[in-house]
Amino acid sequence: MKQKILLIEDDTSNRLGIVRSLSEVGFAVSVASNLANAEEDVLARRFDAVVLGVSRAFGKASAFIRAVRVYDPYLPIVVLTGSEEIEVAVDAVRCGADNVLGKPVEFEALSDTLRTLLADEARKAPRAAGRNQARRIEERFFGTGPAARRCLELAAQAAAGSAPVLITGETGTGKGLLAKWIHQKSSRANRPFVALNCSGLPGKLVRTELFGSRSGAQSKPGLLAQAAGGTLFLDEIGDLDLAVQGELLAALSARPGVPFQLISSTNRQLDALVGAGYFLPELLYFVSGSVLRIPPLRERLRELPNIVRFLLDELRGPQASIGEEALATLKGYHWPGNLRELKNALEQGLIVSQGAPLGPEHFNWLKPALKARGSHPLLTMSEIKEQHIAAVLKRASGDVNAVASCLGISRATMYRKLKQLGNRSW
Ligand SMILES: Nc1ncnc2c1ncn2[C@@H]1O[C@H](COP(=O)(O)OP(=O)(O)OP(=O)(O)O)[C@@H](O)[C@H]1O
Repeated sequence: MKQKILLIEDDTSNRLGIVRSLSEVGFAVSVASNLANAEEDVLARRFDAVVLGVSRAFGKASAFIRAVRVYDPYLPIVVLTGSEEIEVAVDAVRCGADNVLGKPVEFEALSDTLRTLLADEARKAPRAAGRNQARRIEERFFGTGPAARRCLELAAQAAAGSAPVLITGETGTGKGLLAKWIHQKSSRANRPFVALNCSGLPGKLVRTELFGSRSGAQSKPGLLAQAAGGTLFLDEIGDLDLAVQGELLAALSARPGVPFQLISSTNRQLDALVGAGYFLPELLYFVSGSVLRIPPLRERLRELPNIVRFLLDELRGPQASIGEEALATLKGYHWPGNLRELKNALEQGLIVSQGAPLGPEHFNWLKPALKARGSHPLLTMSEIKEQHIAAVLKRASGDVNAVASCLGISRATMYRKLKQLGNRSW
């Protein structure tokens, strides 16, 4: 199979020359019209190497190389520079470029450089493994869109340090997977990753899980002790019983440094819970060393095709394919269950299609939801809450006290909600 090269070059004559010469020596060359498009393609791992033409203004190109390196440390990147200034070449290498060649480019030198980089075993093996393991770990979470990439950058920074991390996002967006990713990227990777789902368990049990028990001869170390040197992941921390929150806070602040990285996740608005008195403000402050928000799938529809291809690859390997029409169908849906729901939908589609490429007909069962969306838009929980508060406000002619007591929330929370809703006339 031909090796795939992505060329990003503004200068038309250079571009044509490079495409022709590389194609003649057996490479499959694609041209990207701009860096933003190129980034999405590169992050989706569609190419074996990148050739990037840069001018004096190296800023955007350096951001591009840095972003790619977070995902794919071993992708061969060759920079072509027209600048005489040595700083451009030094900067390019510092950002992570493998080679820098001068313009006008000598085609033979370029193809030799690419061949050498592509044959380099030290990068070939991790890239091949990357398609399986590292890829599963690294790429899966974030897709290729700007918000998702920002989230990954912050996650990489969090992994490099030890400050507490709070991951927010709707159900099924991949918060748990991101927490594992941070652990695996960190220097704590070979130490324990200890997770506790705080929802569903009664306070007493959560307490025993966290702090252990010492009843008679049977003593069991708690998760705080088990996580030493590694990561403690508290899933759905917003559901933690108030009394246990206090004990956790006391345990965490008892010593100068916490001996593990604390990662918490929530699909709830913790500041609203604080306002309503259900969450300790000091604990919120403690757990939010850095806050990573994973956007819901409906905010990432542009990158949905990349996510779908990735999930299909994960589910069935590269032979699973999907047509444009089916992708359009999937883009039309609201995905309240996010990636979890999308993955389930694809799994179901694959069963129905029995090996044929996925078409819109394999997602027929999504249609009622799509139709429903046409007549009555499917709303998010916060949109429903917003509409409900607005309706009650209207009925109570704007009497905030009456509305707060009707909704069963405090006046402070009510005022904060009003602020969030903005200055609308009710
Ligand atoms: N980026 C991803 N790549 C592949 N699969 C994903 C991704 N994100 C989520 N999933 C799928 O969705 C499932 C849910 O992910 P995860 O449990 O991490 O989400 P969550 O946000 O923690 O959900 P919840 O809030 O319901 O606990 C995973 O088991 C996986 O199947």
